[in-house]
Amino acid sequence: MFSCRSGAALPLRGAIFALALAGGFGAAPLGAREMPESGTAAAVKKPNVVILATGGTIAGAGADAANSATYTAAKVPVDKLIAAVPQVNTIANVRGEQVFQIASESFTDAQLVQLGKRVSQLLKQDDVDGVVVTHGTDTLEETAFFLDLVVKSDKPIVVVGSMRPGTAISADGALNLLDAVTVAASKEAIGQGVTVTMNDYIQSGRDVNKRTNIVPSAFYSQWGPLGMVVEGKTYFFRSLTKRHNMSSEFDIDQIDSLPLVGIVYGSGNMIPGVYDAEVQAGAKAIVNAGTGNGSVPGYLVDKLKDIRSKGTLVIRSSRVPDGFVLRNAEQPDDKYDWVVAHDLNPAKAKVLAAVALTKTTDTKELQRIFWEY
Ligand SMILES: NC(=O)CC[C@H](N)C(=O)O
Repeated sequence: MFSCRSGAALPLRGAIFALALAGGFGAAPLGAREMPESGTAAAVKKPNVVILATGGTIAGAGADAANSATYTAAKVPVDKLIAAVPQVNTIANVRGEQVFQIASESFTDAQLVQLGKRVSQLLKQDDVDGVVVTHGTDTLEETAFFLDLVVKSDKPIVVVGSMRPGTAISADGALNLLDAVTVAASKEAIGQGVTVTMNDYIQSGRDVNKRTNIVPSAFYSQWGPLGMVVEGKTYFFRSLTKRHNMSSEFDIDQIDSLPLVGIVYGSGNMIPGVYDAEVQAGAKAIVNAGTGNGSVPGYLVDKLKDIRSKGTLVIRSSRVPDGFVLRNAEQPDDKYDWVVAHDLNPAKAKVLAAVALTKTTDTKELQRIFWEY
């Protein structure tokens, strides 16, 4: 019943693109911010925003307007996405670049690094005031956190996706994209870290995660959204206190690849050999997505101690969506030289571990990094 295929898997006729634009993005009346009417140069100067498109459902197309879940992701090119939301032009001077055209589950570390470098390069330019990344929603939370950690800029970076393709009734991509450009063009977003605009909310890219797979209200942060976009205006109510962007010790300009980090999902009756397979495949760290408080079953403790003693890092996270894992709760992390992921979910812990491992393998340092970011 639920099938969303990548662009490569199912080519669609050109007519579908037209449907995507006519029936999806272009159709809804959108509240764009009114520009000042004064003729002074200062009053009409709009910020310059670059949209980097990577694919996902926001660039998806289905065969019928009733298809909200069965459609093909990553089909509509960036220029058509922009043309379908002309309201963005009242907010900013907008141009697009097609970086990838893929479903986000197909992102690898190579794509993360390439995207990070492009965002960094653009934001160093005086003629770029903000960047929007259009992205599939499956791994949007990883990319947003990665950019938050490694791009050394205070300028707004907004990652945006949609839950319905532009061809669907009540498609959400147009408003999400308009909101993304609004945030990327806003002074209020400067220094706030990477943000995600979905379903009217401005979420922190560090905190946000996808909680349901089928409705527009899919994105959630356990610490709450940072704000909202309403009718083309940004309203921030909170700030991210964790280190990010300019206060980060990581810099994409110094990163060309990421070390391999694996995740093992906790459950009853686990298979110990899975950890060996990850190590043999080259994992430098394993995020243990444990049950409850990041628990490790008694029959696996020796396995994880053994892995650690041979050099692979063990990071305790939890499969429970909210809350956080404390050191030495459930397991003696000090004694075993394990690290805890604090409030980061396993996917985000994997991103931070990979970035941190580009600088250090010292577990005290890694734990500091997990407290601070
Ligand atoms: N809503 C979506 O964007 C999901 C489509 C696809 N799985 C992706 O992540 O790109």
